[in-house]
Amino acid sequence: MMGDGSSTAGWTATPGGLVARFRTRTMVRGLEFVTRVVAAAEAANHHPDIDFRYGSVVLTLITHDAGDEITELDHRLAREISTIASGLDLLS
Ligand SMILES: C[C@H](O)[C@H](O)[C@H]1CNC2=NC(N)=NC(=O)C2=N1
Repeated sequence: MMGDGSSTAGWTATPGGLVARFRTRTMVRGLEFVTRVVAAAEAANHHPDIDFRYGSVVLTLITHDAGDEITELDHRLAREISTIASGLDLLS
């Protein structure tokens, strides 16, 4: 848990980036989640790879400008996305 109460719980560092899977149960809830994630990505000018499926959304965060390495930009957006997910009662 971070000092501001945020967390990157549910995220896993892999060679491909920070990865998290969110169970959305329906595609409509998944679309709502993805819509809010894209808004946060646009505001941060930092964008996840999104695997959008019927019952889940898998997000991958890596910084291309840093040679496809995980940077603070990824951790920061991961925290924002986790906050969005908890606001929608999504389980990761
Ligand atoms: C030009 C634009 O600011 C850059 O391409 C931004 C856009 N979004 C990005 N998203 C991610 N994940 N990594 C980047 O390096 C990146 N760079």
